[in-house]
This record gives sequence, C-alpha cells and structure tokens, in this order.
Amino acid sequence: MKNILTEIVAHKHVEVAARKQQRSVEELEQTSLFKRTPLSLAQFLQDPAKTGIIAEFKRRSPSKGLINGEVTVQDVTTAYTRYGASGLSVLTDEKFFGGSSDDLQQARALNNIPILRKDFIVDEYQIVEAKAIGADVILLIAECLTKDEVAQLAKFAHNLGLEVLLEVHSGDQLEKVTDHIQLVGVNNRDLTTFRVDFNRSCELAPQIPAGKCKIAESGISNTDAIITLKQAGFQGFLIGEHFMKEANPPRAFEQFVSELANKSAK
Ligand SMILES: O=C(O)c1ccccc1NCC(=O)[C@H](O)[C@H](O)COP(=O)(O)O
Repeated sequence: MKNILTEIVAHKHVEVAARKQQRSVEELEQTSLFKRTPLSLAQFLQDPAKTGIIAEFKRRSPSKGLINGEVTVQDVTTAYTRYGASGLSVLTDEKFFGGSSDDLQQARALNNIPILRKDFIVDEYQIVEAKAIGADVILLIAECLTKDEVAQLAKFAHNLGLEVLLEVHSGDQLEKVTDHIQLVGVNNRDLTTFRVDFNRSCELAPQIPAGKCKIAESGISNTDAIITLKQAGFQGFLIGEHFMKEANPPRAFEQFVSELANKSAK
C-alpha cells in the first residue's frame, strides 16, 4: 500500500482518534438510528424490479478533484431511489472526498433502500458510527487491511447487523474473504495509481467465492458495461462519477436506467 491510500489511511487514524474523544461508543449506541434494523443490500440486489446499480453521492475525489459541488443530497439520492437504484453509496470522508456523516444521515432520512457508508474503515469505532448515522453496509478495503483486521472488523459489523462489502483489486486479496462478508466488490480502479481497468472485474469474477454477492466498482460509464458485467456474474454495479459529473445527476441516472431497460428487453 502506498501513495494516496497511505495518506488517507494515516489521516483516518488521526481523525478517528479525535472523534473518539468527542463522542463515546456508549453515546453512539443511544441514538435512535443505532437501534434501527438495517436493510440488506444483498437482498435488494436480488430484486428484479431494481437496476442493480449502487448509486454513489460523490462530490470530489483524489483522482478527479471537484466532480460536482452544486447538487444536494436530497435532490440526487431521492432521484436515484425513484428511478430504481438498488442501493446508495454515500462518501463520509471529508478531507479527500468532501463528504460527511451528515450527508449519509440526510440520505437515510429520505430513502428507504440500503446505504453503504463509503469510507476507509480502520477501527471498530467507525462501524458503530456507521450504524448510528443510518448506514446498512460498511466497506472494508482489502488493500488497507490485513487478513486478521478484515476478519475482526467484518465480525464486529456482522454482530451489529450490518452487511460488509469487501473491496479487492487483485486475486490474492480474495484470501481475506470470510463468512461474515456478504458482498465482494472488484474495484476496477487501482487506488495507488488511479488507473482504471474495466476488465479487472471480469477477470476476477470467476475467483470470487461462491455464495457472495458480486459487485463491480468504478469506471462504469455506459449501459453496455452493465450488460457485460451481468454476463460475467455481477449482481451489483457501483457508479459514482458517471452521474455526479453531470449538471443534473438525476436526469443522467434516469436516462441511463431507461437505456439499460431498453437494451435488456431486446
Ligand atoms: O475515486 C477516487 O479517486 C479514489 C481514490 C482513492 C481511493 C478511493 C477512490 N474512490 C472510491 C471508489 O471506489 C469510487 O468512488 C467508487 O467505486 C465509484 O467509482 P466511480 O464510478 O469511478 O466514481
């Protein structure tokens, strides 16, 4: 692990240590959202009435800088839900992605589909926080965590009733999959170089352990890609920038879904 990912993870440890001083785990456990029963993204991805798209609210990124600073969580996420997203992904990292816990809490209040807390989880405290702000799923990035850390964090999340998406970028990282992980994502973006290789998902699909829900992540920018990925066995498609870079992400999402439905009907 090196470069931007090293920087993000180092900052995450500092950030989490500071937040622990501000709000205890006991306090987070008292919130009403912490007591809510999470939704299952794995189940929503099986619903044929939905698109399989996990639509991401992403204002900025290390690879692209500012993507969209104009739109609101309300306008974008409610449109994604209305037009058939199977789930939402909300960036909660502030420094590198311009997101926040407040973004996720707003999305939770407005949408009744599963929400992934998109962040760099290195500590159990962030998983308690994820539940307390209304997330249903947490992300664990194999590149940032040892096999033991993945196992421990996934078990902790599972015990809180949250689902776990383990993100991999290479075949060897699949050794980190455990029973407490329901969803395995292949990130087409190399997080150390930002290079996107769309073929990465299709190459790794056959190696993902049976019984796990397969998600393709990053660099998906057209409906033909979804059709190819479905044929390769993927049930979920995590898409951020393709919609967020537009002045009107809701309209871009609606048009994409409509084109996908027309192609799928043929
Ligand atoms: O997007 C980045 O630049 C990035 C850099 C470093 C770590 C993570 C990064 N992205 C997180 C993601 O995985 C994507 O937001 C997600 O898969 C959606 O990708 P896209 O559709 O390409 O926006």
